[in-house]
Amino acid sequence: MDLKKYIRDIEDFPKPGIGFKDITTLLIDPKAMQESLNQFVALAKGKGITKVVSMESRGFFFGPMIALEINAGFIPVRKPGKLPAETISQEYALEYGTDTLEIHKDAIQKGDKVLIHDDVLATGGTAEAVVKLVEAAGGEVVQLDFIIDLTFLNGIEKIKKYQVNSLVQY
Ligand SMILES: O=P(O)(O)OC[C@H]1O[C@H](OP(=O)(O)OP(=O)(O)O)[C@H](O)[C@@H]1O
Ligand SMILES: Nc1ncnc2[nH]cnc12
Repeated sequence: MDLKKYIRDIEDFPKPGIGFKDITTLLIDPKAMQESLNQFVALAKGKGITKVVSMESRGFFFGPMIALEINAGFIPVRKPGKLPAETISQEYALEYGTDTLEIHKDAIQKGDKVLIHDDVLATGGTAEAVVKLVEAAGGEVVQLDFIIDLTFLNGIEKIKKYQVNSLVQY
């Protein structure tokens, strides 16, 4: 199945000049969603992964499904002020300015083997911030799995120490 056929291009969203990759058209099709999940599970199985970590918001679509399928726990990384217990914070660069992501301090146990999942790898700033959060919390990053890699933005450069997989590349 060609998953690219299920990803919609929206020009000039959220601002002029950005070609937005819309995965809601993949999520709405159960066969495309199942195929994506199957591919993620094949990439993750047998690696001793104990936790799947995903970032708000679009990482939450597949993150928990992958976790359940490989019998791992799921940990949400959220935008500031949303997690109720003690957190670790990491600032990261956006195209303009900075933003912050947070993880619960006690979510990862020492020795946890972690899969990081998100929908899109663009500049890599978000993924790099989540790697730092996982490592600060004591986890070992095994791999990062994305639906889409926007390779022309070279986000992989920021996480090149790690195994990075994507289902679809542009
Ligand atoms: O590689 P980067 O340049 O860091 O960009 C990738 C991030 O951008 C999008 O999230 P966004 O911040 O738009 O939030 P959302 O998931 O809540 O829509 C996407 O879901 C990734 O998390
Ligand atoms: N072009 C893009 N499409 C969808 N999500 C994104 N996140 C960052 N850049 C994006």
